[in-house]
Amino acid sequence: MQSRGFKMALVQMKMQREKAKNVLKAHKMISEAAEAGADVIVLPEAFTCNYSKFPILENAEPIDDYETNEEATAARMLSEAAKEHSVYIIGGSIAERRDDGKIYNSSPCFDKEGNLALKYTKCHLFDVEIPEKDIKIKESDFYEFGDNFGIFETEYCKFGIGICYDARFPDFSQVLCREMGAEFLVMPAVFTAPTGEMHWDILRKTRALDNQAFFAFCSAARPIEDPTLHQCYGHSSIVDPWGKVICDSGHEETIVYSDIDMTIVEECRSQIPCYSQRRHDLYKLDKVT
Ligand SMILES: NC(=O)CCC(=O)C(=O)O
Repeated sequence: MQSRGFKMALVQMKMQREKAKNVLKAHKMISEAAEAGADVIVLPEAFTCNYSKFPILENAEPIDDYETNEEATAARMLSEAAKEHSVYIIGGSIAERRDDGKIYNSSPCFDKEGNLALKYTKCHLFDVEIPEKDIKIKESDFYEFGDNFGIFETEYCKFGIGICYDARFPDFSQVLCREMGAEFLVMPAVFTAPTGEMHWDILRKTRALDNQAFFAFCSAARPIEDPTLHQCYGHSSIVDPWGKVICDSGHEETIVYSDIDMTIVEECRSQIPCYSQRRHDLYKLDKVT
């Protein structure tokens, strides 16, 4: 019988320039969350290296052969921590160097035995310029585009994984939920502080509501003392399928916990039956792959 209740922990860590320090801190915070009873632990986007060009290029590492490749320090730490504490880990994201020498923004997810159960690679890269907010980021200058969808299957539910900017694309989340069966969307993120101020709250509620699913953003913390590094919005949080924010961390370094009852998804979908009342005869999702 599938268990539908679990505790989720969102690790809102503050990153620094040195990868080794970030990996060590992530390990410490994962252990703390596991000792507090978390079953599923989530890390932020780019947790190994902050989110700006030079730390990413310096700190990229392989993921796939994490068991044998000396360089795969972050993925190996996640695998060992998942096994040690018997927890699921949605490993934020790591700057991944593949055999072709190119760098990808990839989220490795580990099961309770420490196996790499999913690697999702960010497919919407944040190439955005808003002069009034002093924002100019071209993520595709340093990352390649991914092209897979990420479903992480557990005994609690199917998690649909996205990374940060992916949250702005409604069809992406709908494919994960309606076509692939996700009931809980999890998006490691490092929104810029100004765009977070404008859109974080609207987006987290909208993606939960339009899919009648749980939605979690797991962000890094701020302020970051090194002015050359990315200052993100914070506010790691979970929204339930009714659109209610059930936890929100603020912006400081912390771990935020929530006890999740997945039966709320069935309850919401049966009481407001958008799933069954959809007019498939008039429109459909245009999923290419
Ligand atoms: N890391 C990102 O994808 C940033 C996304 C962001 O800030 C946004 O407003 O969207």
